Amino acid sequence: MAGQFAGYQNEIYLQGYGGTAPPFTTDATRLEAAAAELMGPEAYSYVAGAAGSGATASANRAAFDRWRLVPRMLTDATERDLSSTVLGTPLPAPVLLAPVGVQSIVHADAERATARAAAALGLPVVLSTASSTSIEDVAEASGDGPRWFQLYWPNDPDVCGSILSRAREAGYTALVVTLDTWTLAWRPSDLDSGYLPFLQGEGMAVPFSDPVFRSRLDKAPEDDLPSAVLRWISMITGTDRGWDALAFLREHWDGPIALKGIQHPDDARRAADAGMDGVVVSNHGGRQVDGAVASLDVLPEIVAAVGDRLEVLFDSGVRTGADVVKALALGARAVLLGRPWVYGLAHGGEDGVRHVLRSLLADLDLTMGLSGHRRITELTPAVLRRA
Ligand SMILES: Cc1cc2nc3c(=O)[nH]c(=O)nc-3n(C[C@H](O)[C@H](O)[C@H](O)COP(=O)(O)O)c2cc1C
Ligand SMILES: O=C(O)C(=O)c1ccccc1
Repeated sequence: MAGQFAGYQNEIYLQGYGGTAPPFTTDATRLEAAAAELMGPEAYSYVAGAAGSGATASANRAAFDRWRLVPRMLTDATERDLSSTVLGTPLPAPVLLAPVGVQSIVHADAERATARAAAALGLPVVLSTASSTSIEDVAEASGDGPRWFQLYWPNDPDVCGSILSRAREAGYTALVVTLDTWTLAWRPSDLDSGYLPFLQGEGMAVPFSDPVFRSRLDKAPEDDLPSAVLRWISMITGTDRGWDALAFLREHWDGPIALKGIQHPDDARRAADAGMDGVVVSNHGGRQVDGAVASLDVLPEIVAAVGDRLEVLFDSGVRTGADVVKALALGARAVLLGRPWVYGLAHGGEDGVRHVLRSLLADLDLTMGLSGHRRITELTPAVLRRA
């Protein structure tokens, strides 16, 4: 296990001896800056964009800075094992690729490239309902790799049931139900670029390939795109369902279910009461409620409320190995990574995503070892101090 992920550091150094620099920067901040140069303004503002003033997106980062690791010496951390099981999926490290819609905006290979890169490392993708590639095509690209499915919950039960059964059939093992995006927030950068990819029919591969959704249309999407798009948007927007509606998902999904977008301990308790297997503590990377609390700041109280009843996953603002260690030490079972690998996709398709994931895993592996930890289970609040 020694150097399982840290080996990427040696690989890069050795290439350096040979006079070759790494294919792309290994630093998340520089990666974003380079992506801004590389991607068109619409694509960049879609990925980097946040709600309102961006206060919550910044707060997500600032929250990590308020915690520091306290390294321990002579602990024999040469051999490390970062493996763990998350919602029934055995993983080499507790890191997943967060659901990200409409990846065709970023790179022509889109979700297929992402699925191949993730599978090569054994990390799960969480396929978005707003994917630009169908459920089945991503499954094929993912091969033997672990895969989960993210649901934007259609209010038509038969359409919902059809999408869920296709996902199960195609080998997606866990369901992530996103609750915080029942309508898109006020996102000035997207509005200013005037780019609404969904209205142009991108990100519609899941509904448009669904026979039950198609049966709801007067004309096929190929013949009347605007009506098909509006029909779909009307199905997945709105929030007139209550907690009791989760029973439908429980009945129609034969596997673990996690609710994504949880920020309050009472909502986490309700998720547990409704028989859910997990929650993803997330504010959607600051893309929904501007002024909302930093996701990391609510993690400890949610772990305290329900950590013994369901698995608490975390996202929003994770950029480095130390960030992963901090979230795990505060009780997260795993973290989901959003924007960084999307910038990798922009840089180099499958290779770019793989590079970003290998960099993060190597950084995580080295940070664990150098702070004296061999296993994920050793990470508890005791390894941190308030800055
Ligand atoms: C470009 C983009 C598209 C996203 N699309 C989805 C989506 O389709 N479904 C979803 O549940 N979350 C979506 N998210 C939110 C991510 O799953 C995740 O919560 C967020 O990116 C985590 O924050 P981070 O980017 O700071 O790591 C998207 C995020 C980005 C940046
Ligand atoms: O942009 C997002 O954050 C998001 O969740 C989304 C929703 C619908 C289509 C594409 C992305």
